[in-house]
Amino acid sequence: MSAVFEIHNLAKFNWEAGAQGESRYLFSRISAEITKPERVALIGASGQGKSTLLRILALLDIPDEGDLLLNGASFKNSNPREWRMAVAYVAQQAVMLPGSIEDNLRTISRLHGQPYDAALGAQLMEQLGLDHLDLAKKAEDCSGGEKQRISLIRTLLLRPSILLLDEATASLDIDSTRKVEALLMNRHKEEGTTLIWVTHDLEQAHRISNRTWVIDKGGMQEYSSAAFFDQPVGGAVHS
Ligand SMILES: Nc1ncnc2c1ncn2[C@@H]1O[C@H](COP(=O)(O)OP(=O)(O)OP(=O)(O)O)[C@@H](O)[C@H]1O
Repeated sequence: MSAVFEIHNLAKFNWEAGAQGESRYLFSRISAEITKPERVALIGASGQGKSTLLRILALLDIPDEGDLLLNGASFKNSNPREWRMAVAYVAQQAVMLPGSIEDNLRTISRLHGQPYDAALGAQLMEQLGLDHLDLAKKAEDCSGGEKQRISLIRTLLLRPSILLLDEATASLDIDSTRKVEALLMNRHKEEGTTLIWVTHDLEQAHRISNRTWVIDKGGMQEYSSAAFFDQPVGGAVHS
């Protein structure tokens, strides 16, 4: 399941460039390489471009400079739909599609022309404490926290090799947060899923990651999480 993923000198222009001395770039010269299953915490102060970077990695936005390679193939020569099956993004604000919870769980498989794995769906619902929900319930009527977990499960059903998580537990209580963390750690261990996880919760970043990417002042630094959290550096930890 694991993929080799390369980020080469990625840059995004700042659409506010010029105003009040804003820099030309939101970020630039972002490089990193993932050659085996990893758990990456992506941290940094608000507005540094963490969500924008994740969206670019999933080809939901395009970089202005640089390249992305998945198993040696540039995004420029790749089919975005196939790319997003391997490099899947889970948005911070879960959007439910019209219909029932089950319709939502089946949607992504249907879009990607893949069979729906009902057994895995049921297992993930149970692991995230959602097995009490009636699958026929209208998805729109679910709570914010339920929607966030349903949207995560919807994406996990694709079995992506790289999972991009944008504050995946932001609307969850502690118990549900721990369930999501345990499930994702398990997917990493059992399926070799790489996690790239944006979080503002540094204790969570410490718990879930082996590498830490800090995005700050338009650039990105990489640390081993063990070293980073023993001796925090950079502005991000103070945000
Ligand atoms: N080309 C661009 N694409 C996206 N955002 C841009 C761009 N240029 C400037 N911006 C600004 O940069 C910020 C990027 O927001 P983004 O959500 O990516 O940051 P973030 O680090 O994830 O923030 P938060 O932690 O608050 O969610 C926004 O304020 C946006 O208006």
